[in-house]
Amino acid sequence: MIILVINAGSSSLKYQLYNMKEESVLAQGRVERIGMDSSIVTHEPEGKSEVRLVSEILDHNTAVKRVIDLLVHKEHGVLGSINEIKAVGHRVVHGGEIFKHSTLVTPDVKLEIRKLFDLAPLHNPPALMGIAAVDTNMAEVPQVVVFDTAFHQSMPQESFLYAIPMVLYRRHKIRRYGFHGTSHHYVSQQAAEFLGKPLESIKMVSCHIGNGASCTAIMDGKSFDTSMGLTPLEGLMMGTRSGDLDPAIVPFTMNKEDLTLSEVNSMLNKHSGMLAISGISSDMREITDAMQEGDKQAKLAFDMYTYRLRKYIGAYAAAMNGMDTLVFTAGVGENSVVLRKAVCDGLTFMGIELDETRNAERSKEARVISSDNSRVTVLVVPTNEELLIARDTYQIVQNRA
Ligand SMILES: Nc1ncnc2c1ncn2[C@@H]1O[C@H](COP(=O)(O)OP(=O)(O)O)[C@@H](O)[C@H]1O
Ligand SMILES: CC(=O)OP(=O)(O)O
Ligand SMILES: [Mg+2]
Repeated sequence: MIILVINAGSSSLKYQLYNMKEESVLAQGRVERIGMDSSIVTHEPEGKSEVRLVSEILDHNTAVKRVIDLLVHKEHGVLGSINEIKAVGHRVVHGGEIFKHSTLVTPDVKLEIRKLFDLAPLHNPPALMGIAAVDTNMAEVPQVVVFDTAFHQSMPQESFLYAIPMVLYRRHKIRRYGFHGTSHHYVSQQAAEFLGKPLESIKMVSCHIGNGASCTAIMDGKSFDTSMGLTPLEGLMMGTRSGDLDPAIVPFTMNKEDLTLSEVNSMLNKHSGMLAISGISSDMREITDAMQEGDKQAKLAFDMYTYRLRKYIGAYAAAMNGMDTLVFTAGVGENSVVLRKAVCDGLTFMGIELDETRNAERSKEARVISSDNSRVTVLVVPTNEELLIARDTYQIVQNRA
């Protein structure tokens, strides 16, 4: 069965086309700068050369149409006909309390995703647009939605409730949801398999560190606590997001700087984090390069970023009354040797001992980077949210048949 996976962001759309027989990727790519002057489409068909196109793509509907055209393109395509695609799986960031598992798209499901727009204004609207675009362009194909929040629905109340009036939870469902669940779920399974132990027997902290970043405490094979909250703003310091701060800063700053709600929201989501402190970039590569050239603000940004990570790992070790496995994943977690070293070197008190040679190795495979004596096994596990989305889609569509 051939499955198309779509991950729609606010101004981008990433895709992967899978042949589920051997879980191989037939093509992958991304459309960037949707709705802006010149959108960029990068398409990588398996066994053929990469294509890069610049054109005007005003919305996600056109983006999906463009992807379909490329997949069946005479020269750059990998399919004879669009009818070969038997299902489409989508990443949806917010599933609220209603979606505890991946599910088939129905009119009711679309309505529920729309109701959650308030809670994920940057993420859920483009996801629904992606679904609508598939409805328009491939009307008969079943679609499945896979939620970032689903894996974290196992959290107990003491982890997910905020200490604010309960009426706000009852009325508006204000609580911690957590995100990157598909990734935390995938890497925890991969880690357990790699270690040859049942996941249920491992106390793990998984650190998904990309543009967005979150830590999850995994115990009994389930998410026990996670650093993102009602929205993907809470927790770790990120590329452009502040992460944790005193909530009083919001009204105080609005008052002092005469900011509107949307301005303060934009400040915390888009103009904070590494970008704000370094004054250079939100990209870890640029920060570490600048730091190595002696830039003091870049060093401060890096130190704040890694300090917050160590605090969360320590807190989750306490929350679980111990831990035996630490996992790094996503763009920064998989690639930044210096970041992993800075985090692990500050956690020797709990028996973490990094092996510097292992840490410096480059590989696309799951691997151990701690020493043989380390009390906590430290792993780098490449994430693959798209594969998990494809697997869920495959299973749900097959069970339906
Ligand atoms: N070699 C590298 N060293 C350090 N950081 C890297 C490297 N490669 C990628 N990154 C970081 O990974 C981030 C992107 O992570 P990714 O998981 O792809 O993010 P997202 O899925 O949220 O867009 C980039 O912003 C960059 O900071
Ligand atoms: C939920 C979230 O923060 O996602 P991303 O890291 O892709 O921005
Ligand atoms: Mg990501």
